[in-house]
Amino acid sequence: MTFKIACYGVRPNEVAYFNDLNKYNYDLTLIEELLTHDNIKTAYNHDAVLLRGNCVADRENIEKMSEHGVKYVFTRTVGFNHIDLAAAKDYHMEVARVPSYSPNAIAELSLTLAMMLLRHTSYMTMRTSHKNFIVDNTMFSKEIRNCKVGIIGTGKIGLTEAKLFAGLGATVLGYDIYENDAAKEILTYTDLDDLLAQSDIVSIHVPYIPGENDQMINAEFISKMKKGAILINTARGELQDNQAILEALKTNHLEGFGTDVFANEKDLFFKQFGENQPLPDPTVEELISLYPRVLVTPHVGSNTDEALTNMIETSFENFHSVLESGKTVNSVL
Ligand SMILES: O=C(O)CC[C@@H](O)C(=O)O
Repeated sequence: MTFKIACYGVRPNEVAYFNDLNKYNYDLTLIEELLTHDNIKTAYNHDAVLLRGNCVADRENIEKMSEHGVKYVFTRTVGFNHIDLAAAKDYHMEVARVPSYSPNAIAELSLTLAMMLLRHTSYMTMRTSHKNFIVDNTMFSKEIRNCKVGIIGTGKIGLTEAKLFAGLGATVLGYDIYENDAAKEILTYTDLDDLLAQSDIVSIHVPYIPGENDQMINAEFISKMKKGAILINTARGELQDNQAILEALKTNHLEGFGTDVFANEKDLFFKQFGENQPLPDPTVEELISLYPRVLVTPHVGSNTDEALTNMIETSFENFHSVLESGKTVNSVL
């Protein structure tokens, strides 16, 4: 009997990847929507679900899935903060994830946002798209080789970004509670305060650990940053205090902010709001109004050819190994 997997958050550009990489011939139901309370019935009578970030796998959904035959709640993402692990354990569900995939996918997005803000690219192209070709003071820029870039979190993604920036000639600083030798070849480790004080660009690459680093990018953190610096977060929205970032932009302590993430982003991302329709979060609304000093992408760091391939292949291997041997090395329970 074929193993039935309901896959959620499958963008149209991902369908061919799912089908082409399906070497174990799973019976795949590809669902474009993320898993929510409203569409939970779509999971019923599958053996497994394969989730993405922002899917809702809380106790309510886990209980319902368990009652309707689902035994495996796997995610094709690194982060698994959308899965209630205690509930999964109570209902004897297996939980596994994809511990890493193409780090370049995220690192390149961070670099792109940073370079766009440094060179004021959105500001300039916004004006020229309105037939305004005047060159003003805002269009002046430092070269990246004259900048210091501070990478917070020097794991695979942070290290890849450090290499990209180093390749462009920037001086790269790093901070991590676990320093690693590969990073030492590319960047100079400092303590966090030094990194913040010296860096023209600060880029965040740490996992979100609830109860430990919630809103670590707060008013105090930002006050330690160099005046006129650029802040980039492509990790998790829960790491940032939006109000503090907004204040710092208004007072010009921060020059620019680029983010691929917001806390509670599922109320916002992947939806189209009307021009005059208020966003669910007024602080986010104000931040967005500061475009082009604020650049927001809708959590697309992993939406690249290489990353998608890695995420789907590893997920399929996770299922294969759990079916063959009862376990997978990528289990999170
Ligand atoms: O599901 C996504 O779109 C991205 C998830 C990504 O942040 C991850 O944790 O791997």
